[in-house]
Amino acid sequence: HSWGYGQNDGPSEWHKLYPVAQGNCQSPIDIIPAQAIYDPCLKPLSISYRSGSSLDISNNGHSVMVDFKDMDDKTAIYGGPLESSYRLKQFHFHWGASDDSGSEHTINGKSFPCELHLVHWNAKKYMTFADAVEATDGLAVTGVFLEVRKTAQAGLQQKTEKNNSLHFNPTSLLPPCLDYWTYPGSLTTPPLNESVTWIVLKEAIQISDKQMEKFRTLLFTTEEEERIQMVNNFRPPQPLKGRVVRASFK
Ligand SMILES: NS(O)(O)c1ccc(OCc2cn(-c3ccccc3)nn2)cc1
Ligand SMILES: [Zn+2]
Repeated sequence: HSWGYGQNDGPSEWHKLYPVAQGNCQSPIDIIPAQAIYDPCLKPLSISYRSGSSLDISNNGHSVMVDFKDMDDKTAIYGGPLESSYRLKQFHFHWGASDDSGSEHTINGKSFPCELHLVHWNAKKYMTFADAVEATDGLAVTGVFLEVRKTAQAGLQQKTEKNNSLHFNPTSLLPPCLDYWTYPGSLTTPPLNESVTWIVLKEAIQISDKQMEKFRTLLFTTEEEERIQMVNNFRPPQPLKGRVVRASFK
């Protein structure tokens, strides 16, 4: 890939190859709860990650990603701001070199050590994920903040322990409370398409410092290249450009 998170290929350079980087609906953003509009018409989120079996865990050069077989709607999200059900395609993470940064979205300027993205696509309306990536109502990404605690989160323990194909229930990565903020945005990595309905959960989940350290042992590089630790794979907040952030809760 020609883009990354380094000095010469990082977020400030992406606009050269992907002009939409300077568009009006870019993500992530800084969420200011006091300025979010409570919308009583927003439905509760319905997330049914039934026995959808995940494919494999992989390092795609930018993050660690768990792919899902997205042939059916066994693993889907609906309700909330969404007009239809969206099928889970993959989930991945963004994190920092230390616990004081790492998330993409921020709350009143505060970063979290890590942010989980559950990527869904509108399989009711589009034939493929690739088609959905090109459409403004094509994708829905759920963002979950991760905080580092001494106790391990069992579900994630299972994922980081067995770095091979596993049947994974991403529900164990969701907090008990599904209150969220939602706004129209984009992919936070190239190609940066403005095709994402963002659903950012208010409540964070906890992971252990051991699990956080595991993320930091990953590499951006391949075996042949000089090792570069995979850390700080996050894009900073982008201008809101007049967009309204709605809250599902008072
Ligand atoms: N960080 S994030 O959750 O905002 C996020 C989520 C999904 C992303 O997909 C990249 C992508 C894949 N494809 C694709 C195109 C054609 C065929 C197959 C795949 N296009 N863009 C990038 C960032
Ligand atoms: Zn992401």
